Amino acid sequence: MLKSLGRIVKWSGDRRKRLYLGFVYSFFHTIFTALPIMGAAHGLNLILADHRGEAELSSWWVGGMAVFMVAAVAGRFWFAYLRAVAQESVGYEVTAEQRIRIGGILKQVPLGFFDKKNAGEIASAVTTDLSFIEMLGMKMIDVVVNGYISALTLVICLAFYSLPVALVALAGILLSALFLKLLGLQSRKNAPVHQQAQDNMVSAAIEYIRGMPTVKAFKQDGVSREGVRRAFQMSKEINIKIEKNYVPYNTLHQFALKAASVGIVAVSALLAARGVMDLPTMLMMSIFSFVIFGHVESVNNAAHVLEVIDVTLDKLEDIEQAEGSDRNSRDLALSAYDISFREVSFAYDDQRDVLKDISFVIPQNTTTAIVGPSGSGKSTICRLIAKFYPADRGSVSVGGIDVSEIHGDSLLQHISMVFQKVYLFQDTILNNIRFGRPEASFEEVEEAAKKACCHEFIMALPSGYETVIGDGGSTLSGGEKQRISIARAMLKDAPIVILDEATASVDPENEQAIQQAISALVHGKTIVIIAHRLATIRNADQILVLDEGRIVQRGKHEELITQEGIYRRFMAIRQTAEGWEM
Ligand SMILES: Nc1ncnc2c1ncn2[C@@H]1O[C@H](COP(=O)(O)OP(=O)(O)OP(=O)(O)O)[C@@H](O)[C@H]1O
Repeated sequence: MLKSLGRIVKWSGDRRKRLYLGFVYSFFHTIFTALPIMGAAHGLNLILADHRGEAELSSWWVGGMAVFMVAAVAGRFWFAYLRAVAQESVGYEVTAEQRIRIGGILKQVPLGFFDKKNAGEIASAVTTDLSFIEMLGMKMIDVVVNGYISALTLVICLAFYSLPVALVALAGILLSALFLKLLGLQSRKNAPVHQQAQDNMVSAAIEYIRGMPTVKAFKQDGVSREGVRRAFQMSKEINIKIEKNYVPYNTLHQFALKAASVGIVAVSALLAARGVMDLPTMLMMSIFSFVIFGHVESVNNAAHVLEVIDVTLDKLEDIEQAEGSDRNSRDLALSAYDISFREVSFAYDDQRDVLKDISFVIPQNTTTAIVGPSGSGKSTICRLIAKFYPADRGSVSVGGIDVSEIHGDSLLQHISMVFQKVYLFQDTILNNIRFGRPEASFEEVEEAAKKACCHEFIMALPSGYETVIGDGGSTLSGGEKQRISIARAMLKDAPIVILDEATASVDPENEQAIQQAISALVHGKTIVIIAHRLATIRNADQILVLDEGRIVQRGKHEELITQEGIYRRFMAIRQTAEGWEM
């Protein structure tokens, strides 16, 4: 528990001074809680003495006592207020910064990071997990640290009146702390399981929502709902099991404190019966027995929460320590745009190389078509050019500079990418195209849209360029989305264009429009194109034929078509598909 508290304090960074200040306020808050009780006991003592005729109480004394009581109560609230101001907002402030920091880190990490972690894990880290620390981190500091400061301060106050009573109180606190330790050990085992169940639930929910169109198309909602239902059921069962595990330790913790309360009253009564303690002090001790453990009683919940916070902090640290792909890179302005792969090998995981010892050069302002069977590594080559993943061996360079030396943002300024699977943001069409160059004027956006053959269909939409596209761009057809993404790339006007030529989901009319848009986009650029269309392949300056991660043929169409091999077979299939004659 102490370790977890230490981590929360460390997590607070520069704001930890406010936490320490809060501890001081908490100490004074307790003193001011104890003062009215001690004042009342003192007053009662004097009143009794007055009754016995041993002393005489003046009205000045009564007035002074009243002022003292009011001041003590006011002081208590004042220090409670100061503590809350110092400590409580720290969690919100730190999490706000951390969310932004993690956003920046996620932008820097190679895409492989997202392959290794599932979406639910990352989503819950930046949403529910951080919210958990945001809401409960400071509460735990208050409950545990301030709780113990309060209890120990009151024990010291008791010690001024009676050492045996103070020792009983201390024994209660120590015994309850021992049971809390056992509860903490139990929580340490349970917290990762609880966290995993939470991640699984988020992943299952994301998967369910993402897969909804496919589920509906195949009428399989029963099957997909089953996954979510199982994750929810599992989470419920784990939570119930965890709660049951805690019951014995919770009970023992509460028992130790209640027994100590009874012990304080009993020892005080015994001392009073023997004449060692006066009656007002005994009454004061009885009142203390109610308030002394008030704060530490709720620490049992904290033991579990702190273990979950510990696991959550591990997860966040894991993300924060993810190695960015731009570690040794600089902002570099490229002056040439040729691309070269030198003996490049790459694997997504440790299992198998997806690219094997690949070398090629794409001269500036030429078009290179990459062809090959599905899974041969075409998209992977494009991802390595854009530095989405680092090469495992060999080097990838652009303009003669190894991409590992170029900062990702710098490199991508020079590259436009048009993917087969287009992602459009849930925003206006204008902003979706402007994503290519945020500072572009409306006229420039319109011009790019015209060149990309999307102006007409955009104007036919109810709000034109201001039309908000649904989640993931779902209100547009596949071809329209593709053309918007081409307009985006066109607006960016980068010297290198990486293009995944989509044909499958597009009707002939749309395809013609897309081809027209692509021709406008690629004019005078260095083009890498994952090619499917015969016309594109035939017109390419260079064709790379890929098979199982190796370049098996390379050259121009006229040379390759005369050679026996994959290319010829591939072309024959494409010709049949497009209805061409040899
Ligand atoms: N993120 C990933 N994690 C693990 N393996 C991957 C990942 N992406 C691709 N692969 C694997 O790498 C190999 C090459 O994939 P790649 O997408 O480069 O092929 P491709 O030639 O572009 O295929 P297609 O024409 O079907 O798009 C495939 O076996 C694929 O399963």
